[in-house]
Amino acid sequence: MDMKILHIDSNHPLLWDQLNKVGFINHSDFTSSKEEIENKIQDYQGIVIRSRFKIDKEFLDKARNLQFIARVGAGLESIDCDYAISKNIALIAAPEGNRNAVAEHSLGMILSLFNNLNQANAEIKSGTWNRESNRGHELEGKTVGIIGYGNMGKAFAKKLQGFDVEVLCYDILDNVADASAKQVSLAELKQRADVLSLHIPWTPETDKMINLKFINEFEKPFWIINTSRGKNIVTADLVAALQSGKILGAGLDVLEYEKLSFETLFSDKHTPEAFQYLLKAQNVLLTPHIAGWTFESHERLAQVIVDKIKMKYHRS
Ligand SMILES: O=C(O)[C@H](O)COP(=O)(O)O
Repeated sequence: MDMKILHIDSNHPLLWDQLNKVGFINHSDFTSSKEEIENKIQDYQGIVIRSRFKIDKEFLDKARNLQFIARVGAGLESIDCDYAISKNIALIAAPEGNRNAVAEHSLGMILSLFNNLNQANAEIKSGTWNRESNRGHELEGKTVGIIGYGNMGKAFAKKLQGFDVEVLCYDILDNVADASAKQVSLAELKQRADVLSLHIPWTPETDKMINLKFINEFEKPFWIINTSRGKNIVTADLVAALQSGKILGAGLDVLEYEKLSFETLFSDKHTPEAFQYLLKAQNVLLTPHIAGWTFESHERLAQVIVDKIKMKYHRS
């Protein structure tokens, strides 16, 4: 039977081209509303998405012939995964495609925070030559704690080899460690880490996981890097910890407020107080959810999805 795939977000062209070559019929619709797509999804066996809208129960009920959802990325929070699985719809994701980008971005954030690169650069460009207040820290000898030791966490730990750091990882699964990190309990990680990097998905279990109580359970003041999901951290609590000195610096690629529109987030009236603090703090580095967003990952994500679909349907 001919299989029809609907692409609702734009991706690297190789995805479309290679699926075409092995006989899938590809259609794209990047502009119709969710409702309009719901009305035609019954015609498709596959859907390729990034994160344009939520694939919820209502959508899945209409997708009578859907066999797979391919998410060109790592996070699956925009899909009702349990419901999809209950309907025998396969979930295909591509964390292998952007894990290296996320790992390099996380490392870049640590090095930038430790060496005040951001602040020193901004100062010099505004005419200030300031050495003493930009004295940095060294990564060597520090202990880096990674929470979430899947694709992203492992890729990040691998990058840390060569920096003479101890790498600890915590994961809800047992025995996930590899040669790059030692798996420990959460209590041990909190006792020993100088740097915390989050590589967990956003789930009901991880939502607001990093709150003031959690932060204060760390033995030492520490730096935090978040390239996972903004809602894993209670931003107001992070700010309180930055103000108290318990958190020494933060590199945040993701924000709790990402679903707010840009206009709302930056309007004087609506900017959350905690976000205003982050915008001004010298020891906070912010990037707009670009950790996995490189030219290389754009292509690799597409290739991973193609390979997984081809393998599932034995096409070559
Ligand atoms: O989950 C991911 O792969 C990244 O966070 C990127 O997500 P995006 O496809 O929503 O940009």
